[in-house]
Amino acid sequence: MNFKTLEWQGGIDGTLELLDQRKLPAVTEMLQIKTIPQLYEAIKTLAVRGAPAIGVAAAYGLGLALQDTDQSVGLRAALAHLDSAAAELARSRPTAVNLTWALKRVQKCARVFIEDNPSASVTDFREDVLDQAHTICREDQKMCREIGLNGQKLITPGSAIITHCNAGALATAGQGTALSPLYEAHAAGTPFTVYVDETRPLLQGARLTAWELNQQNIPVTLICDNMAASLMAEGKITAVITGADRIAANGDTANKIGTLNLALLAYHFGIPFYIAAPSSTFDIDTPMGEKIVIEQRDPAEVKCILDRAVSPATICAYNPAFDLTPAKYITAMITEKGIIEKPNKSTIAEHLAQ
Ligand SMILES: CSC[C@@H](O)[C@@H](O)C(=O)COP(=O)(O)O
Repeated sequence: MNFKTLEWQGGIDGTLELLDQRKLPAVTEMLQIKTIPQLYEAIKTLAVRGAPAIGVAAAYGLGLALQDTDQSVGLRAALAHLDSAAAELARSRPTAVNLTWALKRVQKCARVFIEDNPSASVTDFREDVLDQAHTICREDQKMCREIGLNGQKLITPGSAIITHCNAGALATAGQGTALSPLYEAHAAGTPFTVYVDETRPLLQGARLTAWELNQQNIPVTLICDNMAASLMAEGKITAVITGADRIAANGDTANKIGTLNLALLAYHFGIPFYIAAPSSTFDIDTPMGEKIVIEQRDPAEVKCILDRAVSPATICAYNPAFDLTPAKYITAMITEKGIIEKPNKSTIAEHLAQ
């Protein structure tokens, strides 16, 4: 990739750098994040977004949380500080499970460190927390690559793919989930076409996926969200691939609002519909999709396009950020471990246990 979505700069007193996705594609600018309130705001306002990316950013956030800890407070007080930062970050966005998954993982490792090293210094503790964040970041990069290698076989010469929102490098620490098979197919010289939904209200498809693929010299055709049915009816689409924010134990999947439209259309036209996601996006503690909390965002986002009002100021608008696609409409899931055909409770449990 010729850009960085997020990167830790320096050692334990370092800074989290985030590519400010609110400004793309017009401006490419890195945000310097030093505090938990800054990171909370960056996640909430989608400066950093996409399920795996917000998980990695939150893990680094716990490294930041300890920077203003008085080094003489002791390990238990430092842990309490870390826990309160984790609770604050977890409140930033509710749907993507990777956020709480990453926070809980760092919190668990922090407890193990203190148990194993009761007389360690706070500086040692901070080193360990930062190491955990680096590990989560590296693992995400690896999982993205493996998703690409596993999914690449689904992109045959002449494939025409629709993708929704942005599940690429901008949404992860690596080369993305839904876009990763496309990167691998492109590198292998397989000819294919990509259509990207604009993804209202915040235009992640138009602003981010189109920008990202263009940066990597992959030709992309932008469509409005209401054009997919007509393209499919004309026989122009061979598959749909999207990412996921949370996958319930039975395979029901929460992803960007509009994903369900594509899944139902694909089902109607007999086109395969794939979800690409790392195992960190599976939430086996949530039995089915209807238990997933769907983030409701400010209605003003629907009433404006790029800060310009497109409706009367006084009308109501409805703005759920995600929808739920029932597992029965999902042909297969692509993970770093392989492919789950006909995802359901048992095929998913078996796959994740590998
Ligand atoms: C690899 S990213 C998967 C999902 O997080 C992605 O498809 C998505 O819905 C992102 O929504 P966003 O609101 O932009 O964070």
